Amino acid sequence: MLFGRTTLSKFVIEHTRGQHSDMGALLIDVAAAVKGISALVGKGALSGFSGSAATTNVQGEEQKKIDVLANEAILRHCEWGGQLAGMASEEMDEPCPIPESYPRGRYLLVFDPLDGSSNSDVNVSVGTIFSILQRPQAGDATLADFLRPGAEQVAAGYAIYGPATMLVLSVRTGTHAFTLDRESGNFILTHPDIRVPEATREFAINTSNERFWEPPVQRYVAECKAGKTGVRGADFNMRWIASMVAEVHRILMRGGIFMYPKDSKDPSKPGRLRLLYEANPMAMLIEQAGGAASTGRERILDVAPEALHQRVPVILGSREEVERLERYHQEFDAGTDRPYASPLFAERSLFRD
Ligand SMILES: O=P(O)(O)OC[C@H]1O[C@](O)(COP(=O)(O)O)[C@@H](O)[C@@H]1O
Ligand SMILES: [Mg+2]
Ligand SMILES: [Mg+2]
Repeated sequence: MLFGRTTLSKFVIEHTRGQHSDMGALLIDVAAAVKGISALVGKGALSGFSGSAATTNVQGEEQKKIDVLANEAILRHCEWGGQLAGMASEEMDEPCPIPESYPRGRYLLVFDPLDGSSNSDVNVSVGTIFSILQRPQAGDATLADFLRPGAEQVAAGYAIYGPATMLVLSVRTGTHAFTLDRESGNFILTHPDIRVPEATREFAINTSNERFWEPPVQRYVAECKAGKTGVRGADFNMRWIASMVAEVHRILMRGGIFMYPKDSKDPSKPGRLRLLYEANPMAMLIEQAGGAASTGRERILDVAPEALHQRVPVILGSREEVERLERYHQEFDAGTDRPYASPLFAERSLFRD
């Protein structure tokens, strides 16, 4: 029985009263766009939109047809309501102004329309990530308005298109998750006040990049893999879905740590993930749920952006593990770290008595 349960609309109107009352309507428009994307993604191969769009985005990445359609869905659902000063997205080189004929507001919407889109053709979970910033007054946003640290976000969220479609949201009053009831078309509050467990024995990282990582990350992962035989004295499990939304969702539901750290694969890129529309909103959701989010050397939400599509190292999830990784970075930078020794060659090992 769904009557009497809290819908997303009711929740956002109640939680944005006062200073941010006009943001509630914007979030309802974002949710409407998400429902459209969910329907499209849910059709799978039947949509006729699988495969490449034969174009690349500003970052030189191949765009999928579904990336372009998801981008359009968000622009068209959100541009007319009068709450926005501008929008920016992974799929657009420059910020997108609000069309002349529509009223302006003071909010800025920044988004990754389809995260993990390489998974869309193989029917694995993908998502949409968004962040809301504000300028002092209504008007047309400039690029500088978008380049604000994540600590200034007034709202952040993502939608995950998995077996169920869920929308996970923070308006700075905790992190809350809503599940789409496909019959009624409503997002229903199913996971209020999510808390990320402080400790975990599960990590997520793309280990094919291991040789490019910095020593603190190599040390951390080696210690996890050594399990009971190593300094951690406990076995760890590993996951990699190649969809940040799905990894963060698992961490919000049951704990864990997700890493896309700094690597030397392409020296022009300090990390894989984008600060404004991937790292910042996820960092806010994780912090609002009691977890931590760091570059390894500083809190993600304190990073001062210099460019719209700037990349950043990301380490987020259960607090104890994120803090351990920050400690390993500090020790490495200070030259006081203890290089990792493989248990295979330790004093008592497979190769020594
Ligand atoms: O190719 P890799 O190393 O597995 O990268 C996966 C990462 O790239 C991303 O897919 C990037 O997102 P986009 O699909 O929006 O470009 C993240 O979701 C994920 O964490
Ligand atoms: Mg992405
Ligand atoms: Mg994307």
